[in-house]
Amino acid sequence: MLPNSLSQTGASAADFDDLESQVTSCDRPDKPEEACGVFGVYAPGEDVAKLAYFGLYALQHRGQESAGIATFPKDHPPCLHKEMGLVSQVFNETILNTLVGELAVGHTRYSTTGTSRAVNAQPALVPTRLGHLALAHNGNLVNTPILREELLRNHHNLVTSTDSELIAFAIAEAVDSGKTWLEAGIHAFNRCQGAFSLVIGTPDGIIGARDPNGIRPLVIGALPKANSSDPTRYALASETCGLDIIGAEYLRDVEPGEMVWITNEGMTSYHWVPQPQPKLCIFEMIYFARPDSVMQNESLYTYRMRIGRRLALESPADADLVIAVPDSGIPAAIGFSQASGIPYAEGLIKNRYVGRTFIQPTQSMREAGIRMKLNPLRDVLQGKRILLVDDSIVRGTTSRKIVKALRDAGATEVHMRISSPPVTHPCFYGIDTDSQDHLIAATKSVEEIAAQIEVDSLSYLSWAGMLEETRDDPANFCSACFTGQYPVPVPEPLKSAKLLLEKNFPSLEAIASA
Ligand SMILES: O=P(O)(O)OC[C@H]1O[C@H](OP(=O)(O)OP(=O)(O)O)[C@H](O)[C@@H]1O
Ligand SMILES: NC(=O)CC[C@H](N)C(=O)O
Repeated sequence: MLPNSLSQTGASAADFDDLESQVTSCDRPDKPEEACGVFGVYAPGEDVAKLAYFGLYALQHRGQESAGIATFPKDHPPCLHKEMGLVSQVFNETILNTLVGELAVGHTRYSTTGTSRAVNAQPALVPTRLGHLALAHNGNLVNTPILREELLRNHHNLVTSTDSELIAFAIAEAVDSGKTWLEAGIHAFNRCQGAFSLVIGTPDGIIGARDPNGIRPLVIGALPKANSSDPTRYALASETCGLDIIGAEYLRDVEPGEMVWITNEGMTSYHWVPQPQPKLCIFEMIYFARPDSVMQNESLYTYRMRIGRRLALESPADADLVIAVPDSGIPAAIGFSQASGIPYAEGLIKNRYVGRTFIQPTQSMREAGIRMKLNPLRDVLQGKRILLVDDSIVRGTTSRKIVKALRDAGATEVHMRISSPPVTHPCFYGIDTDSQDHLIAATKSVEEIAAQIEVDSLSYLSWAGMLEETRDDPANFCSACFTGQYPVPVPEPLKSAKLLLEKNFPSLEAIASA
């Protein structure tokens, strides 16, 4: 039996052999699409564990499998607690009180490389000649097997099957060869290919870093000051909602290819990549990130409303009510309603307490399917032509059940509008999308999907429309899930494990002009 929790002081998560999975784990067909959440805070004199707890609480939507916090007390070994479960399940007041220190690093995990087990929970704690480092990673490396082999050859005691631990050991190896934390960080990052937004705790300060493409987000905030003469204290978070919750002011993003070093002296910045090429994951904006988070200088609520308005102009329909698939479809549905003049109403009520639980539903509950999570409002829907808005269709399982539930509740017509283009390709950079053959739009035309999910009509937002509404250069985004154009080449065997179809997908130019 493997333990469900790891609490330790000054020791790495050894003893548990879990090296069975070296490529992306895709172990549950019903696994939702998420990405990990990372958080860091440097604030001597403050209760840093509690700040990290609240930061992670706000980032819970990014990963619901495990959570962990490491703290670094001055002149003492670090403290670490990590466990399977939600942030509120993993920590309580008693545990948080044991996590003392001047800085904290936290993580909420959604596994992409390495199975979903306590030993793979983060932060990864690794010893070095300069003391331990604790690393929290959002993203996914595409050169995991090579890096693992190199580190094993150098006799490192790898104890997990994650890619994240490899980054931690690569830094430790460089530190132990005589480099400083910053030199070691740069040396290690250059060995990594793929997506990494990192928060790394050390006895001397916190490192925040993003890969050369900045595929996953990472933001910097300043904690409120009691007196204006107090030094600025900094926090790092995957999204600005992780700053808001602790009252920190959003300053800016960590830039692609940038590393920040936060110590008692303040914050310094290093650009470790000569020519970074921004490629923020567009799906962060469409779906993953919380609508109250700010990306590209506006809240994602505003962006999603705007793409909803665009969708209404591109694909109008005759209907009596616009309703959303909650939660992530709501802003686009409101935008659709505003542009179309069709009234917006709530037609599906979401039970927000249905998360990833360890209690498996009974067979009859599983058959009831979507109603565990979404319940239709019969008196709103009865006799109405419904315009249903969602942000995405991935496998199509959710949509089909929702459409049936709406019809059972009395809807006379269901027209579905999706505020993103068809998802045709899997992600290799931190979202454990199913293999390509399970992506409904990879094998079926829009008409065939409409028939399968049993809607009266179905339209997706155009690729060009989506990118235009970001109001930035389209080249600055990774939209591989819609186009198959991967900004960081995906080597074998990762590629052939998930990219299973040889179908001729339209070229980027054809998609752009569609
Ligand atoms: O096509 P499928 O594979 O079934 O998945 C697509 C659905 O999953 C997501 O919602 P999620 O259940 O994560 O809820 P949320 O909108 O509240 O995040 C997304 O918003 C779609 O509704
Ligand atoms: N979704 C993520 O960012 C996952 C981080 C890392 N690849 C892991 O599996 O733990």
